Amino acid sequence: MPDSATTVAAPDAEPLLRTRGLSVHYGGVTANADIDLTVGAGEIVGLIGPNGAGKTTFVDAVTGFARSSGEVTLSGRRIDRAGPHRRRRAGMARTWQAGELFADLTVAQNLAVAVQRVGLRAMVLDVVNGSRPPAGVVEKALDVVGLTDVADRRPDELTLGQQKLVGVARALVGDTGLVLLDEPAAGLDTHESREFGGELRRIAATGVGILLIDHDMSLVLDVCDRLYVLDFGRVIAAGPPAEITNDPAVVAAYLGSAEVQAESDSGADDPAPDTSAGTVMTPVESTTTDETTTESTTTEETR
Ligand SMILES: Nc1ncnc2c1ncn2[C@@H]1O[C@H](COP(=O)(O)OP(=O)(O)OP(=O)(O)O)[C@@H](O)[C@H]1O
Repeated sequence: MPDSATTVAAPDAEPLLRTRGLSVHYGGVTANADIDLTVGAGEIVGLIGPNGAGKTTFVDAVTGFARSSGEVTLSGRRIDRAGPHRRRRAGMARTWQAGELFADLTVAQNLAVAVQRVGLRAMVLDVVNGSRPPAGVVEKALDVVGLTDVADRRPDELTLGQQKLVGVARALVGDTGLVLLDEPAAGLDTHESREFGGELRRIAATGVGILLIDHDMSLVLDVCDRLYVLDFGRVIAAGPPAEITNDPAVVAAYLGSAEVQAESDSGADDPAPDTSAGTVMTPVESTTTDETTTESTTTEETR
């Protein structure tokens, strides 16, 4: 990952991530339709939308786990024909919705496992060097998320917020410039979620670009520089949080539009709503077509 905030891209530089016309079809379902999206270095960009809107599919497509059409560039380089491992090596990493940690491993070991390479060359190197990640990469990722002090603890000795940060640190290990976080704060209460948001801002300040998917609107509206809103696989709005929460198309996409509005107003004179469990949109289901779920049969492997 970049060393300092000085690496943050100039406003008109090529963004870290750019998609153009990104589309994903699952049988009769258009899960992503012509998505144009950018994430700059040092920027936190939110991707929100009702359940089934296509958010996870977008992350799958960008990281190479779902077959897609359209363009994906990382710092201006086309990577849309590359498989997941090559994209990971190019500097992008993701977290998964159910990103459980290994309970029997320490925090540092949980990160070390994430850097293990795959393939024949890696096996040979493992035999020669032992199965160790390159020196310093685990320590650096722990430092970025502020978990150096708990490197030797096991996950059940950590708070839930710290456990979530270990998941993020796992994605940051190595030369990661872009992380795509799929509901990284699920299960956190309001206080924990706010602290987690502060850590995300600190990570972005090191120059890492973050794409954040989360249903916790307090978190998303607090930490994101810009938002994209998906509905039925399409971008229906994009812009800074204050604009998005007042966008009629966005409000219409959510049954919980009152909550969105309450959040956008809470910085004003009105008392903040009760967010004891975090403000969570209560969304309309986007899915109206083919409900067939298939296992991930779409992995491109072009390593
Ligand atoms: N592997 C798959 N096979 C078939 N259809 C799929 C597959 N994965 C997702 N879909 C469909 O694609 C659409 C988008 O799903 P996706 O999981 O990307 O939405 P989401 O916005 O991430 O939802 P949530 O907020 O509930 O996680 C849905 O209609 C879903 O049923």
